Amino acid sequence: MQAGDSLWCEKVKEGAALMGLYPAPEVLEGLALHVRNLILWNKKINLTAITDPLEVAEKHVLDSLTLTAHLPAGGRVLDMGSGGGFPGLVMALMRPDLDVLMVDSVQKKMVFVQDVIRSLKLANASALHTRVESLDAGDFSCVVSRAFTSLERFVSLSLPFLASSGSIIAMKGPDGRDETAAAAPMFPELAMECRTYGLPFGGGERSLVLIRRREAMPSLTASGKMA
Ligand SMILES: C[S@@+](CC[C@H](N)C(=O)[O-])C[C@H]1O[C@@H](n2cnc3c(N)ncnc32)[C@H](O)[C@@H]1O
Repeated sequence: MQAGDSLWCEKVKEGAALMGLYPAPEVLEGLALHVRNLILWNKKINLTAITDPLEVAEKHVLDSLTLTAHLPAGGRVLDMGSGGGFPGLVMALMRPDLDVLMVDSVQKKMVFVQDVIRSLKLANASALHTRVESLDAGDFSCVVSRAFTSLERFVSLSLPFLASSGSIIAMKGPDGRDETAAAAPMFPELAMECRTYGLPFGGGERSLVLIRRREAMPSLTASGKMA
């Protein structure tokens, strides 16, 4: 821990509790190191437009934490266009049961993420510099992205990586519902559901688009919503 980290961790802890999440102290310390280094490296390379640590806490870290409840229990997760490690690094810290691969086409961003992984000795995270289009197809339980590309393009890019019972999750801004309505007819074999939410300290509205193959959906609830 460094000076200022404990105040920052308290803020993240408070925001997470408002979301019904309770990160362990070592997870909070890992998140603090990630963000401290993000702001430091951002002076040399473009990793984030948001540079105030408390704003980063809400708009990057707590936003990434909204994924927690929707991730599979164990398995491999692919984060496409991970940039400075959002949501991939946050997922890897919060969910040690998952093996997270982060991919980005900008080398210096992946060098940064690799440096954080090394500093935190995170055994369940890796970062690869490549275009998603050049990545060999694989079997992932979940493919996620945040602010990566259009929903239609993201889903098309994700399908070769998706295990048959796996899920795709797109983290979007407030316009997620419109994007979902536009993309859904292109993929009749997929069930898509958009859930909107507010950031815990009033920092804006966001949405998650949850996607599964219809044939792999025994978990639909009576209301037709995904579990
Ligand atoms: C707006 S940034 C979002 C970064 C991060 N997910 C976040 O939420 O902070 C989009 C990222 O996608 C990466 N990207 C764009 N096209 C890509 C591609 N074809 N393959 C891999 N990464 C790509 C960019 O380099 C950039 O870092």
